[in-house]
Amino acid sequence: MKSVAQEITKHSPDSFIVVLTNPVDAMTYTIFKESGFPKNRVIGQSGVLDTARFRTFVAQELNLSVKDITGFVLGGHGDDMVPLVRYSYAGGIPLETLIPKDRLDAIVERTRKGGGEIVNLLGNGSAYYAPAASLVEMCEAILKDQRRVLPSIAYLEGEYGYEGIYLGVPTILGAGGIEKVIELELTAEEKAALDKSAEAVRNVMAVLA
Ligand SMILES: O=C(O)C[C@H](O)C(=O)O
Repeated sequence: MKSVAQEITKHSPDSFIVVLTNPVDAMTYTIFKESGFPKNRVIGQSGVLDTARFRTFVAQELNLSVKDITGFVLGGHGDDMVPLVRYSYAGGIPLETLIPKDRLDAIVERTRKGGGEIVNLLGNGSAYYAPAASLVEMCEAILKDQRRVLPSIAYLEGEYGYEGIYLGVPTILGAGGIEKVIELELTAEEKAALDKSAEAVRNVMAVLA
């Protein structure tokens, strides 16, 4: 990753980098450090993919079009990621009023393990179609200045109470890359889950350092 960052800096100093390599949160941090690029131009992809999986499982549960399901998955790309059920809707109707808690808990758990489920089904290798489609969605938002509200792995400097870490959070993606990190109000339980996820990311960052 170090040499990749160095080559990008040398040949495309004005580019945006969207990282899609596991462990993706820590890898995005590595690219940020090695490239010397500003934080708005170094972005990681995981939340769009994890949210797409969450939305798919909800759509299957309710037998509705996935187009009408919205949600956010925050935190690191791993088993501790935080699908924010409280901010998730089907056609504007809160999911918590449509799906019993035990079924929602099962969907959250399946989302967290979604990457592993695909890897097991494939037998070897890694998911490729959905991660690539997620990457395209993010790049399109930047290249076409769409100002989309999408979850990105963003560098945090105080947002959500974290400092010096790349973590999945809701962002506005436009011509400036990450133009804003959107801070949602979290319950104590949601914040505790995000803290656990951030801790897991910091542990991986420490291994890569
Ligand atoms: O490659 C993997 O381990 C899975 C990947 O992170 C995914 O979520 O599809």
